[in-house]
Amino acid sequence: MTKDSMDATSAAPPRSPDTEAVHAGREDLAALGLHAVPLDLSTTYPSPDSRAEAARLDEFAATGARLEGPPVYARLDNPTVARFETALARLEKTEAAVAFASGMAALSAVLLLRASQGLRHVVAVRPLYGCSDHLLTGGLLGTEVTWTDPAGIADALRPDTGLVMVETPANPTLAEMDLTAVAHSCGSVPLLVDNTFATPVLQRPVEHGARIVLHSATKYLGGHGDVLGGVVACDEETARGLRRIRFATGGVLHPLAGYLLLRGLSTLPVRMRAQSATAAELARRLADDPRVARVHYPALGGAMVSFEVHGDPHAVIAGVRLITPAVSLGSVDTLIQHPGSISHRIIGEDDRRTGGISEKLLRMSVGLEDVEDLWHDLDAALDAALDAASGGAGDGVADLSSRPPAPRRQEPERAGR
Ligand code: MET
Repeated sequence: MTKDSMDATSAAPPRSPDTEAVHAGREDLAALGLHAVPLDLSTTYPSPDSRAEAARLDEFAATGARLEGPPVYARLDNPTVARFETALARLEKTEAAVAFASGMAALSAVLLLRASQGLRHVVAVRPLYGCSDHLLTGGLLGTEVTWTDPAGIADALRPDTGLVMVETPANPTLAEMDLTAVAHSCGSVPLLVDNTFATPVLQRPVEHGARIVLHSATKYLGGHGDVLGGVVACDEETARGLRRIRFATGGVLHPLAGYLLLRGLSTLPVRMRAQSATAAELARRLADDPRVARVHYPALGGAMVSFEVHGDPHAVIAGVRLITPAVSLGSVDTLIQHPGSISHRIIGEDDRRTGGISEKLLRMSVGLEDVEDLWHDLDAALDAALDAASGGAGDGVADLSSRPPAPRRQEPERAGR
């Protein structure tokens, strides 16, 4: 290789997210003589030089920096999980990422880190995922929350505010907010954005001024409904604090989960594009449908659609045959759930109302099935819901005379709150 061609290589443009999704965190594989990622299930590592290990442990305790060489013990670090962290950080365009056993373990670690720095107050905007709301509202980790709307963030900040937390598009209403404006309102207080629904394919919050990005990795990052995990993408200084919290509290991601999440990332961009296209089409059809009162679909796009029905939402859940009636989201198959009964049950009806979560609302995570097959299933379930509401026989045959008058044609509701 000539010097010129080496220079050209080192000046290579940043890789596209599609390429990073397949290659980030795996750059050393060829040198190792491997193609697939090695899965290291070790809980401990041989360390014949105790003095050197003591020095390495002191270094980790003092700084939280990742150890060079073997991790000593699996609660400190794991090489397979580290590959997933590297890849996710690359996709979110952050310096680092720290993985946890679940999204809730990840959020807990951020709250504990800020509380350990004497910053126990959190400003947050509803709606958030129900358990995030519950963790903040209940003060279970000794934090105190002030709920506000995006316009009220600056006024809600206090000297002991350690974090501003938002989720956009939000779970379950898909409400969106202007992240750049929100980040500006936070001043020097770090803004945490739950980016689970958008994924870095559609939105990279740090490009808008957020400092911390949270994912339930269980959802789109894993993508197949078979792995539970959480991850925080952030600057290296925050990551060091989070690694120390993770070591102390033990909410580590299992290496097999790290392996599956890295594998899931490979197809994240293509899954998101395909699932989003189908979701947008279903949102359009639902918005045109007289059995549906209101449709929520993000201006940002994405594979989540929420809608409110005129009939009984529970009958829609009971009526689907192809779509799986289950909580969670982000899998290759389509799921539907009633937030008032499951994902947001724990926060109670009043707080759901404050967050704009109607008891008629259904939340659907659109998968990779054919759009006509999905529509056929939804169509029958919506008929069943109307039958149930009107006390009909529920034979699944549409009786147009029993339907409420068709509302004005609506566009899927986008953005705003
Ligand atoms: C335990 S309920 C919810 C799981 C998941 N976070 C969801 O929103 O579906």
